Amino acid sequence: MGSPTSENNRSPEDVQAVVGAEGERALVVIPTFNERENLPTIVARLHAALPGIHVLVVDDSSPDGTGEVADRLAADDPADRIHVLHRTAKDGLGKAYLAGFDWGLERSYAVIIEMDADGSHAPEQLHRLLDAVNAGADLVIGSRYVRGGRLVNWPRHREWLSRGANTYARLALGAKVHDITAGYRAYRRTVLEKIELDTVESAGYCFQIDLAWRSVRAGFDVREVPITFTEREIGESKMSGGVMTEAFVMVARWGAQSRLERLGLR
Ligand SMILES: Nc1nc2c(ncn2[C@@H]2O[C@H](COP(=O)(O)OP(=O)(O)O[C@H]3O[C@H](CO)[C@@H](O)[C@H](O)[C@@H]3O)[C@@H](O)[C@H]2O)c(=O)[nH]1
Repeated sequence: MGSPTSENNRSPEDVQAVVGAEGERALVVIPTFNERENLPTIVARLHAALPGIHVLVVDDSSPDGTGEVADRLAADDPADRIHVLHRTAKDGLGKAYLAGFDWGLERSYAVIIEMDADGSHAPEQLHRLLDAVNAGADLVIGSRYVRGGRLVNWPRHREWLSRGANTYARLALGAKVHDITAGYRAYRRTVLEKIELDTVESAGYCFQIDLAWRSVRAGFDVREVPITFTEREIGESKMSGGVMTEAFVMVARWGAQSRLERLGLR
């Protein structure tokens, strides 16, 4: 996948480890909507795995009080590693991430990570993603669908939907990513600076496809590492029909645009 274009070639210094062994210089953005019971556990697991990592919770005024839980976690952390962004209303996963990325880019983080709050993404496997970044990757996707990747307790209909969405995206876009909808990722800040986040329109889970596709097209080194995705035990998925329709329509549009470009018609 993505051998870097000359424009994205890095100098030898840049290829050195960008994240410290305990997660220093990396920020994990965790979007939350009604994750009150899950949040303390995921943050504790993260800091047990990588004590130097910073966390930004992006909460969309969750009715269950997740925002207040996040504020308490931040206030109780003597090392000041936990931060909270409060947004006024539920506005979709993509918009929450965009707000979190802006926050992280304004600060000195070298790598910005996406992770769900519900325990689907194991913090204990985050080092796999960070190792790949330190080895030179620009975007690392924690993948369920490469050799070694696993699904645990995910309902069969979700697995089919996810596999179907990935097949559809691969065919429509021609991108050689096996798990382009995955939500466990690590971006070098240079990727997020370059892929024109101000033009992103996708609001729901198709945001994941959008950003991976932009990264591939920009010539970045996109890699997948295997992860185990475990179905949440507490709370509910926010997947909806609207989220699926958005993904279907937008992927078709990007695929058509890309074909026109290849034919020189755009
Ligand atoms: N702030 C905010 N957070 C949100 C919103 N919608 C969802 N979230 C948060 O985003 C995370 C993922 O949402 P889930 O609803 O738990 O996702 P899922 O159905 O398990 O979907 C998983 O699979 C998708 C398809 O592969 C992935 O695209 C997605 O990232 C995730 O890994 C959770 O932390 C959830 O609270 C929103 O509108 N606003």
